[in-house]
Amino acid sequence: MPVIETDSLLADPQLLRKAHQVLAFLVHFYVHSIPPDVIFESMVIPRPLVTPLMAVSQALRIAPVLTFADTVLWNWELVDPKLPVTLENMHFGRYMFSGTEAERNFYHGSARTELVGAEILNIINEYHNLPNVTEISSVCQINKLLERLSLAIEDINTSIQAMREEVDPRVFFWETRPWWNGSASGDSAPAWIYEGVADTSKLDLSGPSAGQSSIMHALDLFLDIDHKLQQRRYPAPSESNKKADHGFMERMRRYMPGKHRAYLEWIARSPRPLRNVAQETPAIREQYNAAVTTLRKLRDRHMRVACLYIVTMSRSTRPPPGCPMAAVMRRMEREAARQGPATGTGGNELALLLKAGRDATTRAVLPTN
Ligand code: HEM
Repeated sequence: MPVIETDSLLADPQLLRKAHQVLAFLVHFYVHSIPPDVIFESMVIPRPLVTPLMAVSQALRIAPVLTFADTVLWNWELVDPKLPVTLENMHFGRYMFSGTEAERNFYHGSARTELVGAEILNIINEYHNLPNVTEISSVCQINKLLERLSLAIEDINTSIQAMREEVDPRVFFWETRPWWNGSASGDSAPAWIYEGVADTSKLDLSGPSAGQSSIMHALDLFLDIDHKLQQRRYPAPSESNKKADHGFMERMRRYMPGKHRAYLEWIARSPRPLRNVAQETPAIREQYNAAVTTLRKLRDRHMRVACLYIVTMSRSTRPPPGCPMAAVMRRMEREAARQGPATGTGGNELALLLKAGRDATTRAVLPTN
């Protein structure tokens, strides 16, 4: 295939996003469709895919690999273009790997969370637009915002729970998830080499994860959840907390579109960090703690779902594949077996990672006396 030029796309963000999505899907199709009897030390991705993908990724300031944005945020179209953007008027899974309902519903359920997120962004903006945070009227308003925040987090919780009904765990684990694997995802999975790129090992190539959802990061930053264990908080991190990958969430931000990352940096630089304000203002501490506790419950629920979909399924047997995908499926099965303990995207030990996130959330709760 020829190496196509991308300069003509640079002025149009919509075309850039489309190009990233198509090229990233093609890279994952390419890698995971290599026949099972061909063993590679490393996986060379050819220039016609790599050169344009690198260029559009640089323009969007996003990782040059399949991301949450490609699979969820940009992976829908309006059923009726004359009607507004609502869940009912959106068709998900424009691009898919397995073409299964499990895959489509995973994208759909994740996008539902992002739509709830719009309310969360409004709340964050309303908070920052308050004229001050100390007057009694502002205290009442902050409490109302925090009440709304708790409700929105509960909606996300309900949405994740609903995925249990919508996404078949076996199909998800065996037929969908392997397509998302990025470079070196698993101890002995081959590292990818991007042809024509000086040092591929410096690129972010771990593949998509809902850990790249900008909404969840916005929530964490607004409530000041300390994933990196930089603050002295109570209860002290457990031994297993200390062993977890504390850089995961920060790394996941590099897989977001640059503009989303910029928004998160803006929240992080807030001149009135909510947790500090709650610390200094007893009248809002209770509502702040309620929002943090709701987020902790969400992480508890998410952990149970992730364990069912990944840990439990990794011990199940794969349903028999139909032709013509049998060879590809055998290869994926072999890779899954090689991966050892259930890992998340990028080779994290799943249970450690998710528990550490849950416990970091618990530690944000402020003492009330
Ligand atoms: C069937 C549904 C789901 C499964 C099986 C699942 C699985 C996982 C797994 C395995 C991880 C570990 C890191 C990785 O491999 O990427 C993870 C992390 C994460 N997921 Fe999910 N997930 C699901 C739904 C969602 C949804 C709907 C959201 C919300 C947008 C979400 C948000 C997150 C976040 C924020 C993390 C980072 C760790 C944390 O914040 O605790 N997940 N998930």
